[in-house]
Amino acid sequence: MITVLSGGTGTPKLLQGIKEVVKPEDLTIIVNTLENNYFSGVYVAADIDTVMYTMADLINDEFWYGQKDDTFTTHETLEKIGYHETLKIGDKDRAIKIQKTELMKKYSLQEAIKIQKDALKIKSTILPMSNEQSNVKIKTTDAIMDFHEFLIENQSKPEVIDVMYEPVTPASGVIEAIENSDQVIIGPSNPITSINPIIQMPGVIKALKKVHTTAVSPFIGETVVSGPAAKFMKALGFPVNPVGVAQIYKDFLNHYIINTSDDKYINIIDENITKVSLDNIILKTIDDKINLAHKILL
Ligand SMILES: C[C@H](OP(=O)(O)OP(=O)(O)OC[C@H]1O[C@@H](n2cnc3c(=O)[nH]c(N)nc32)[C@H](O)[C@@H]1O)C(=O)O
Ligand SMILES: O=c1nc2n(C[C@H](O)[C@H](O)[C@H](O)CO)c3cc(O)ccc3cc-2c(=O)[nH]1
Ligand SMILES: [Mg+2]
Repeated sequence: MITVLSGGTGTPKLLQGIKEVVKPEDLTIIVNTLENNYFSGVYVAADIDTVMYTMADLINDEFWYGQKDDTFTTHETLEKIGYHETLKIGDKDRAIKIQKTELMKKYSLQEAIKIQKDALKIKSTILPMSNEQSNVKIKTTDAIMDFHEFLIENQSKPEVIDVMYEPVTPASGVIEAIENSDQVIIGPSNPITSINPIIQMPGVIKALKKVHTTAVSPFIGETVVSGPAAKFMKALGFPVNPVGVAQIYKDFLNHYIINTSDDKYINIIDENITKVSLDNIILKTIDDKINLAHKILL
């Protein structure tokens, strides 16, 4: 069993390679839920839906959210009648979200996800990190705002002082999935708001220490390929580069993969991490993704 820890965007790119190398039924993906909330009357589990669509080959891989070839008739109509949607939700995507909203009136988040991923004929296991509601709050110089307000309305521009969220407990099966894995892969998602909240849940580090773990850096040098991770790392006092990411994972990480161009960091990465390797971690083509998957998998 291979277990992958995922947020949005970065890890799903790697998942497109991993799913070509690992039998789908031998794959478990544990997904961040701290962006989950109701938007326009539907429950949006953004990172979950991105992973589901990626595993079902439905993902819009220009934006890494929503379904490819979707239409936006409802979104445009809402705008016309004076209802502005923060999250631009496509019509096919909205159908999945409406169904999830209804399912969650009867089932837990993880049960609702299982019903939906089975219907999408996804053989891999997809687990939310937790069934409990909690959201990342971004403290900027003059406000405390939701993640989406920071990311979309403010285009990640404000200076970040702190990143906070109410701790949550693991969904059932999360700890066992990690403990029973031959390998746990930490994808190149945002270390602060996507991966660390999974790791910090009770029992997760203890479980990670029992298995072989591999992580891929989301940084190339001092910049991230996308998103506000660098600002968050700086706000929390971590070095804003691959070395800072290693500091977050150092209690359990066995193998760390950084970009070929980042060889200068090799000797300053925490010595607890037994193996640091250089590779192409810029995941543009499916070959990039499959090649990296082969390098990661034992
Ligand atoms: C908005 C989102 O950013 P954020 O929510 O901060 O982070 P995610 O966990 O959703 O993932 C973005 C994360 O992934 C890294 N990334 C993206 N593409 C690549 C890649 O080709 N290689 C690689 N090593 N890392 C990648 C990126 O640096 C971010 O930190 C968002 O960015 O959409
Ligand atoms: O930055 C955006 N992110 C959008 N997201 C993605 C999400 O809010 C985050 O940007 C990603 O999860 C990255 O963390 C959506 C996710 C969905 O599941 C459905 C619709 C959207 C729409 C947007 C959007 O309009 N802009
Ligand atoms: Mg994200």
